[in-house]
Amino acid sequence: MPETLYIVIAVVVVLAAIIGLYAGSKKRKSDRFRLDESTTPVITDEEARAQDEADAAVGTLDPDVIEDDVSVDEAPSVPTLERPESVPSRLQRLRARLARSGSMGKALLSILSRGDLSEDDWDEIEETLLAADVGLEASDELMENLRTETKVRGTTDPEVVREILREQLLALVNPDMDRTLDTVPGVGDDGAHHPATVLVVGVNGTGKTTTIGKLARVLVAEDKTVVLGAADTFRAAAADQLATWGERVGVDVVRSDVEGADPASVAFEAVAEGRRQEVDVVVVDTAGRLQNKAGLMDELGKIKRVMEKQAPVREVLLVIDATTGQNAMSQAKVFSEVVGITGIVLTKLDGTAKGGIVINVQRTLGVPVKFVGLGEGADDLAPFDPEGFVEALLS
Ligand SMILES: Nc1nc2c(ncn2[C@@H]2O[C@H](COP(=O)(O)OP(=O)(O)OP(=O)(O)O)[C@@H](O)[C@H]2O)c(=O)[nH]1
Repeated sequence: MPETLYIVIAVVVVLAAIIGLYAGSKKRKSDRFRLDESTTPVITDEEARAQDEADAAVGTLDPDVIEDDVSVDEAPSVPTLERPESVPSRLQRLRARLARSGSMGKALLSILSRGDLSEDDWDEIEETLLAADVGLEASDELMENLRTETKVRGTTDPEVVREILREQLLALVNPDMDRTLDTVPGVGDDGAHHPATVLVVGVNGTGKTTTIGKLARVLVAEDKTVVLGAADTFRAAAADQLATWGERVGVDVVRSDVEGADPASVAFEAVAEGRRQEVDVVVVDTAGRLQNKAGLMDELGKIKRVMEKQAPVREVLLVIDATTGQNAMSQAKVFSEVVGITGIVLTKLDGTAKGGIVINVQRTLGVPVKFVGLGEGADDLAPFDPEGFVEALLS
């Protein structure tokens, strides 16, 4: 009888020790990374064990980079989720704002309608194009084509002139470029779920974090599931900002609680979380301070390499502030040299008459503008549509 009692006591002690160790390891994990969850997770023991196994497998990929695991914080109470505006409706609504950025189109129309243009008129056309940031090369090409077309058709009929200008501007904006954002998840060679991953880069202040919040809303409006990664660990508030965006639409945000934490680790954990949750898309924010090209290359290169250990990076979006003109163009060149850009997001197009930068940046980088930011409102981001843009310029 006493032996049985000893055995029972021994089993209880061993069980208590195991539970204590498990709880301790969970706490250590949460010291470093945090998953801001927007909904209350219900995880069974079996799922938790499977997750731990998956974590362990992922952790073996690169022990030098992965310093710890993601853990799930106590979930906040379920907020009232917002339903983001549908994509077609936002395009309709933002058209008027797009038109404001297009005073160039109207100015060109009025000069071209004078008919029988003098060299002074052509100089005026050139000045208008350059002032709208179309860029020298594209301006020359447009003027050449306009000269030929207006001569061939030999008319000052406003409708015909408008049509000529519409055709020529559209050709420059290039409607044939593929502007879709790759958001279709896949399956890796090992049979694991691979979310479509999107890395967002750009100089601070261009609107990266805001754009990622808005982009999450575009994706949610299209019924995609999303995880965000707050790898801008340079500015502490950026992670809070992203968490607020995520909470509003039910999107989880992976972040670090350690100030100045390794951004690559956060990016890695975000994709790992996207794999675990089997979401469609993971979008990762970065700091992108332009201290120098080598530093930027190191940081972004490392983030991208580390993300790719989990799933291929499908899109690298460069965020550019449309109001910053030539400065924006030189930033764009540096970023495209250090990391392969697949698309451009032009922000603050509502606050500028320099809509011509769309043409300039696409030609310089050979990469399409995929989204435009047209205001500070939560749904003021729209997929870029060349026809709609040119119509807005001329309306
Ligand atoms: N008018 C207007 N403002 C915008 C747009 N996009 C972003 N902004 C504003 O630009 C400011 C900077 O945006 P952030 O998202 O904090 O910029 P960031 O690039 O993430 O900056 P860092 O985190 O410092 O790297 C904010 O006040 C945004 O509201 C836009 O399309 N139109």
